[in-house]
Amino acid sequence: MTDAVLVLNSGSSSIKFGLFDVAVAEPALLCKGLLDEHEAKPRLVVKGPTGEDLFETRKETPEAAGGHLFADVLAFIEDRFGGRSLRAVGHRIVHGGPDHSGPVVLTDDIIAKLEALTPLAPLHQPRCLAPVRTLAAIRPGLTQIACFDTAFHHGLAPPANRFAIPRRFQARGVRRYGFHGLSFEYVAGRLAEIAPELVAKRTIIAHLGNGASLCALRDGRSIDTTMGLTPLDGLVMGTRCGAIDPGVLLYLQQHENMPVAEVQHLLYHESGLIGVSGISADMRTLLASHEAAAHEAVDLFTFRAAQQVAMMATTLGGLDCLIFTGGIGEHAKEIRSAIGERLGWFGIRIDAAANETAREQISGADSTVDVFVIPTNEELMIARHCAAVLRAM
Ligand SMILES: Nc1ncnc2c1ncn2[C@@H]1O[C@H](COP(=O)(O)OP(=O)(O)O)[C@@H](O)[C@H]1O
Ligand SMILES: CC(=O)OP(=O)(O)O
Ligand SMILES: [Mg+2]
Repeated sequence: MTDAVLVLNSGSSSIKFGLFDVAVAEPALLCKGLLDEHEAKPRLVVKGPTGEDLFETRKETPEAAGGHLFADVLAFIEDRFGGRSLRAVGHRIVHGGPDHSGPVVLTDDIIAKLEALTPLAPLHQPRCLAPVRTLAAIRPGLTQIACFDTAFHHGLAPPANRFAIPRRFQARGVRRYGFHGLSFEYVAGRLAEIAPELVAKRTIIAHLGNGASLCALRDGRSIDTTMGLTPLDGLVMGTRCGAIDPGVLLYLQQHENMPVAEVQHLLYHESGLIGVSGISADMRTLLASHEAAAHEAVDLFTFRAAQQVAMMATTLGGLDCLIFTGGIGEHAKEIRSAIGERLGWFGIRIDAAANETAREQISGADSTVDVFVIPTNEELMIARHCAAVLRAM
């Protein structure tokens, strides 16, 4: 047996992982799982490529977990796929800053520079980088590769990458970066397989998950996106506010006497769907609720999503193709149809029966825009990048 890469997709609440065989042209999934160090009883769950249970372990307390779950993952891999050498670990790193337009092999110097970007993604960057440090400690010498959410948007040009503040700040890196790039890159690749004639057309991908953003694509490349310097901007999210009048932040500090750390917590953890509903950050819970506040939160979500689709369409000079992805985009038919209805003036028609089953194309024959549901796969995208980096090494 030959080469494998372990992929870690560290999100704000848990770590998803996948082990891929990269000796073949297209990385093949060997096993996948979930590593949750933040539960009361941290757990590791490993499943086969088609979801069958392979392994599960729990620690009694978070203190007992302290990095041991990673050692358990490595031990499981050794045990089960013994002859297959683990060539590298690939990480989803949310912020790559101005320096990275593609994946990079991590060194101490690069890790320190990425840690310094924490203020620009406080919800994600520490969670993405902690496993890098843990793995470096328990398996020194193991190649670790960073794949950035920002890299896909590296080509963003003025005016799309600018803020209207004094230009000296642009030179210091205060500009729009954009995120969810691994997801957008994967979905753009799937579109090229499903409907190659649409790749050259004006396309928007809506990644609607716990975090949410839109990407405007021309010829498969990002030319605009709704997130900016940080993953706070743009759409309403599970716990994040999305685009907001910057005067609100000044007001909170000056008149509510909130220190910066409290404002940061409010915007990243207490806003969005959870803030407006007061009930939940989870779209499933809100859609099932009969409370008026839940309805209002969902209404604001689709209102702002439709507005920003129109904004991205303006960047593109029109719209030919709209793709839904992410946990909400793939699974919440009510959200897709509400956004579609709000964009009815634009000629978008979502077919009710197709929307119900959500198998690829969901627009009606009378729609001026082709609308699709395409499941994302950030782990596979990371595995592909790692395979390319390893081939070049
Ligand atoms: N069947 C469903 N119906 C509605 N929403 C769903 C469904 N399945 C998942 N979701 C929503 O998807 C969101 C999580 O998306 P996901 O892309 O998995 O997030 P992340 O990777 O950012 O943690 C949650 O709001 C969840 O409620
Ligand atoms: C960048 C971002 O918002 O990521 P996630 O959706 O995983 O929170
Ligand atoms: Mg995600």
